[in-house]
Amino acid sequence: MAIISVNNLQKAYGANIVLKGIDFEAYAGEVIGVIGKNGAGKSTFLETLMTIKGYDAGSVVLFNYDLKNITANQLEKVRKNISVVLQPTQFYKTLKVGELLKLFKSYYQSPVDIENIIEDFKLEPYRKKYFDKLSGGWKQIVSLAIAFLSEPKLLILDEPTTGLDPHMRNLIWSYIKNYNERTEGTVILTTHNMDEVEMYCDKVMLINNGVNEVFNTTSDLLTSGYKTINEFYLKNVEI
Ligand SMILES: Nc1ncnc2c1ncn2[C@@H]1O[C@H](COP(=O)(O)OP(=O)(O)OP(=O)(O)O)[C@@H](O)[C@H]1O
Repeated sequence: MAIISVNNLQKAYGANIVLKGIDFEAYAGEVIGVIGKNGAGKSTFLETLMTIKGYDAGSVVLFNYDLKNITANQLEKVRKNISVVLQPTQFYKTLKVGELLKLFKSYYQSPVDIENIIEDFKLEPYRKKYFDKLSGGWKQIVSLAIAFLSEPKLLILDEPTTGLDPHMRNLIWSYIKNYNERTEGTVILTTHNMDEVEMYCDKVMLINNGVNEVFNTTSDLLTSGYKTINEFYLKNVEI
């Protein structure tokens, strides 16, 4: 059974029609990369799944609840299953990294041991530093560490590895894959890095001209004549 089912999703900002009919499904345990050029509508789509952005037409069903007819209680239930990392991570100005992790552990009532998270994400040197003073990459890492604290059924990540050096990218992907295999959690993310899609994603959705022009498994795309996902992208998306 699909945990997400989206049909003919449409969304405009004023006269700018961004999503013109997206069809999408996600099942437990899948890692899905959402790709497309700058301004294609990837973040808009993800924010709809995060239940933080409204839409104009179509249907979005999350964990069997249709967002159009959902009660406040049901929405709270749905949100409990979702953890998100947004692109701008300029929150939490006055808290230190260790304090932030404790705060979210208690907020999520998480069984995860903070010391393990600190070790896994190499955060020991930053435990006593203010979040606000960290570099962009380390802010990203701390935001991801927080997202994993809730052990969500669905993790939605907007460009999780942008701005990270190769070791940190590798570390984040190891953690995502480990979480995915260990808990059968579903991961949906946007990225402009096609190598990552090829290496780590089970499926790819290409948003182009407001629709999901392609929604297929990575392996099908690679056996259909494209040598790499990068080649697939370059051949299917105009500048
Ligand atoms: N809150 C908003 N109000 C008005 N227009 C918006 C808003 N958010 C996004 N847009 C517009 O919607 C379009 C899609 O933006 P979106 O951020 O979803 O694209 P994206 O594919 O995530 O882009 P990128 O790869 O550059 O991050 C763009 O034209 C953008 O300017």
